[in-house]
Amino acid sequence: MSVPSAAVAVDVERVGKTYGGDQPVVALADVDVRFFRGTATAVMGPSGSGKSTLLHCAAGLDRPTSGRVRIGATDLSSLTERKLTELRRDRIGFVFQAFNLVGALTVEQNILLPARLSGRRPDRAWLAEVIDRVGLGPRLRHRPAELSGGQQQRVAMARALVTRPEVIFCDEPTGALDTHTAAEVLALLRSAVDDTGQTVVMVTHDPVAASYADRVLVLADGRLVRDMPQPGAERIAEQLAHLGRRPHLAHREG
Ligand SMILES: Nc1ncnc2c1ncn2[C@@H]1O[C@H](COP(=O)(O)OP(=O)(O)OP(=O)(O)O)[C@@H](O)[C@H]1O
Repeated sequence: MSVPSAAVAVDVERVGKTYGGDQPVVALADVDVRFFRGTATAVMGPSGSGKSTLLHCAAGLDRPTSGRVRIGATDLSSLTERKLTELRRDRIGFVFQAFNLVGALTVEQNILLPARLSGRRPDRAWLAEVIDRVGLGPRLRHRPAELSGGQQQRVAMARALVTRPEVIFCDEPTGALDTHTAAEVLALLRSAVDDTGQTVVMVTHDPVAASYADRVLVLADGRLVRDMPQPGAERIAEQLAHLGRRPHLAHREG
């Protein structure tokens, strides 16, 4: 099916990643996938199936061994390390399981860090909206250690949103949170997609978290084995359980 290129936020084209050493490990084998603008995609699969490797290659945190990744019209393989760092800072947002906030900075300083590093003046109206949306107004002068896990993840969300990145990559964003707090963070991600047209790519082990996405991809042994539009948590869990029992056959639903 041909898709207008403007609709594609991230194009992962036949990407392979082999980690070297005495016993090379093929972490990704010819993965072909396009992440569309204004949608949320969950990436799932058993431990060691290549989820984080795919996320890292797609986000320009790691370089593929073969194939090509494009963010918008930019081919990442053509960029020097410096340009790649700038691209990550200016065009991509990250939310990790461990929050990755700077302990010595206040909530507000953490949120503004990417804008500060890129030397851009933050859009104050947008900043106020983001802070309001994540509900951290009364905590702006606190340090991360004074916040709960859910609040820290909301700071990370605000930091990812404030530069209006083309894509927000999340690696187990709810992995360290209880069910209720996880639901709040997932609702925020969902509203970033629905209300501001952000593109979200989220690695998760949790079928409930994945059910917030518009589409669920499943990896096994470094290959894409399922591509499911809005499958719902039960169906996701069922498909994951299935993978343990059957040979992995590429399977696309539509
Ligand atoms: N730096 C590395 N050097 C060697 N092998 C690696 C390296 N990073 C990952 N691997 C291997 O690549 C494969 C895919 O790893 P990856 O972390 O992408 O899997 P994952 O699906 O994210 O796993 P998990 O759910 O456990 O986090 C695994 O076999 C892993 O051991």
